[in-house]
Order: sequence, then structure tokens, then C-alpha cells
Amino acid sequence: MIKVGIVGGTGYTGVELLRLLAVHPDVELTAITSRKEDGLPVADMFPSLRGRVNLKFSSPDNADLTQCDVVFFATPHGVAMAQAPALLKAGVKVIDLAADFRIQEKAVFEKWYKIEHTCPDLLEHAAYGLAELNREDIKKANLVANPGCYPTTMQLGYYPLLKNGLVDAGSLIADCKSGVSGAGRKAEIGTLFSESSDNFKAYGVAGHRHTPETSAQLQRFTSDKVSLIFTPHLVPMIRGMHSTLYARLTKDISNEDLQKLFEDQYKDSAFVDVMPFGSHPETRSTRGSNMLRLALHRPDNGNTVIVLVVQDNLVKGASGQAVQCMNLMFGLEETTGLMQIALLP
Ligand SMILES: NC(=O)C1=CN([C@@H]2O[C@H](COP(=O)(O)OP(=O)(O)OC[C@H]3O[C@@H](n4cnc5c(N)ncnc54)[C@H](OP(=O)(O)O)[C@@H]3O)[C@@H](O)[C@H]2O)C=CC1
Ligand SMILES: CC(=O)N[C@@H](CCC(=O)OP(=O)(O)O)C(=O)O
Repeated sequence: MIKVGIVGGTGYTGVELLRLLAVHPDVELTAITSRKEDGLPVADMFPSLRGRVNLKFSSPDNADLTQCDVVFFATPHGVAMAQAPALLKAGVKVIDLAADFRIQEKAVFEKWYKIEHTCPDLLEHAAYGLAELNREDIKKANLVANPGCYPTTMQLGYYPLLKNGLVDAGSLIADCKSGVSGAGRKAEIGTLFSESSDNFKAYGVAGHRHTPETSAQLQRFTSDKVSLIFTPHLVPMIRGMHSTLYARLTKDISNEDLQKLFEDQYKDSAFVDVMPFGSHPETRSTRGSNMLRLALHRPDNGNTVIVLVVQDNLVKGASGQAVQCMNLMFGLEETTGLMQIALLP
């Protein structure tokens, strides 16, 4: 059994890890931390876990995480980098759900996150945790940087187009929407019920930290210069993400061939569903599951291709993706413990 520790067990991605790992056949939950709830039984805070998780929260200072085989950091940016060096030295694998190891260039990370990077020497050793595009690196890694939720949709949607040189890499526009749980469980005015329900707005239009993360990864897929305009929006729902990705085709290709290209690309990826051409994927078809669904469109058969992508921001966009990486790091079947079907309605 893999002994698992979770730092940040009271947040949304933390409790989502607990939901998935409590029924994972190869996992023994070993330590779950919270600074505020030290000593509280986990199931007292989350009754959905009664009878499934018998541990208590412990303070991060007291938890002996070195007894774990792997530690997930479901914490704000900057927390994992403080503890990862010692854990790695003790032979513990680390999966960070925050951005500490996502961006290879220290200066770029510090510019966008406004935090000094305290272990830049580890950046080159971190595998970027998007299994569909980086499976072999993740299998060998001791340190994994789990991607941001929006970047997951943008990369999986744009990858086949860029890799095959079909679109102008300088013409990428991503119009993305997230449910409110994407902002985490901490109290903030913008995520109060009376602020975010029955309301809709864009944010971060002038610049969002997922742009440098996504651009750097997309640039790996093409020698052409990538230019990405990314606009996130907050939608009045709890879970779910919908990304509408636009690009200009530069090659003559039929819709059938375009569709086949995507189907071939993801035929061995259990968590990417390429829907029939012209479909309209719904966020609820992914709710609670690790599945990302996408569909291609081409209005008036013109030279604009649109990729619609949906996922659950807390599963494929965060905790499910992290478990997928853990499976690969420990030589398990990638899908172990992750085959839940989405909740309807
Ligand atoms: N929500 C989402 O959809 C996604 C989130 N992410 C990323 O995952 C990470 C976690 O997000 P989310 O679960 O939403 O966040 P939450 O705000 O819901 O939870 C944060 C957790 O971290 C703990 N924590 C906060 N500060 C510290 C600290 N200094 N040391 C140790 N523990 C700390 C908190 O518990 P306590 O205060 O009790 O210690 C809490 O359990 C973030 O980096 C986020 O950007 C990534 C993809 C999607
Ligand atoms: C709705 C909402 O606020 N979403 C978050 C993104 C959540 C995420 O993916 O987080 P990290 O990349 O920060 O880990 C945001 O835009 O900041």
C-alpha cells in the first residue's frame, strides 16, 4: 500500500483528494494536515467521509510526513517549496497542486506569483503533471507539478493542432469559464453567495498567471512563436470549467481529418473524450469525474477552428489529475481509483 500524506486537507482540493484516495485500492491515508483544525477527526468536518477516513487532522508542524511514500500539497502557492526539499531528501515523493514547480524560469514565477522561489534548483527536476502529454517524465519523477485547471483545458485542446502545424500559433484565443470552487474554500468577498450567484463576470483580463504557464507549455509543442490571449470568467456554479478555444487554420484540412487527428491523438488516453464533430460538451457530463471532454467546430467551414473543452476543475483540473500522476509514479495503472462516472443531474 502507498502511504499518503495530504498537506492542506481542509480545502476543496484537499477534501477532493480524500474522496478519491479513501476508496483507492492501493492507498493507505497516513497523515492529513490542517493548521486550524489540529486534533479534529477529519470526518467531523466532512461527514461524507464518516466510516471511510478515521484519521484526525494534525498540524503541519507535528505531522511526520517522512513516514509517507508520497505527500500531496493541496495548499496555497509557496507552501510546497518550503517543505519539498527535506521530503525529497528523505525519499518521499511530492505532488504539488499549486504552482511552485510549474514554471521553469524562477524570474517568471516570481513576477507572476510575487513570492521568492526558495528552491529553484528543484525546478528542473519537477515533471509537469499533465499525464496525457508527459506520461514518461511523470513515471520517473519524484517531484510533480500538477497543472493549473485552466491550463489543463487549453493544453489538451490546442496540442493536436500545434503539434501538427495546422494553426497559426500566434492566433490563439482562449475564452474560459470556471465554477466558484476554483477560487478555493477560503473566505473572500468575491466568492460569497450573494456576490457570485446570479452574476457573471470576466476577471484577470489584463493578465492572469495561467497565461505564462500555458504559453510556456504550448511553446514546447511548436517551433512557431506562440501568442495566447486567455480570458477567465467566473460562472455561478460550484464545480466545472468550460473553455472555448479559437485558432486560425493555416493548412487545408477536412473536418473529417481534423476529427481523426484528435481521436488518434487521444485514443490511449482514458480521461480525454473526443466527442463527435460539432458536439456541445456540458460541464455536468464531467462533474465528479476525472474525464475531460472536447469537441471540434468549424463555423461555415471557414478557417477558424473552435475546440470546446469541459472538465471538473476539482478533479481533472486538480485532485484527480494529481492521483493520475501518483498512479504513474508508483507503477500503477493510470486509471486506478479514477473511473467514477459524472454525477447527473
Ligand atoms: N480549487 C481549484 O479548482 C484548484 C486549485 N488549485 C490549487 O490547489 C491549491 C489548493 O487549492 P484549494 O484546495 O482550492 O485551496 P483552499 O483555500 O480551499 O485550501 C487551502 C488549504 O491549504 C491549507 N493551508 C493554507 N495555508 C497553509 C500553510 N501556510 N501551510 C499549510 N497549510 C496551509 C488550508 O488549511 P488550514 O488553513 O487549516 O491549514 C487548506 O486546507 C492552490 O494552490 C490552488 O491554486 C489548482 C487547480 C484547481
Ligand atoms: C475561479 C478561480 O478563481 N480560479 C482560480 C484558478 C484555480 C487554479 O487552477 O489554481 P492555481 O493555478 O492557482 O493552482 C484563479 O483564477 O485564480
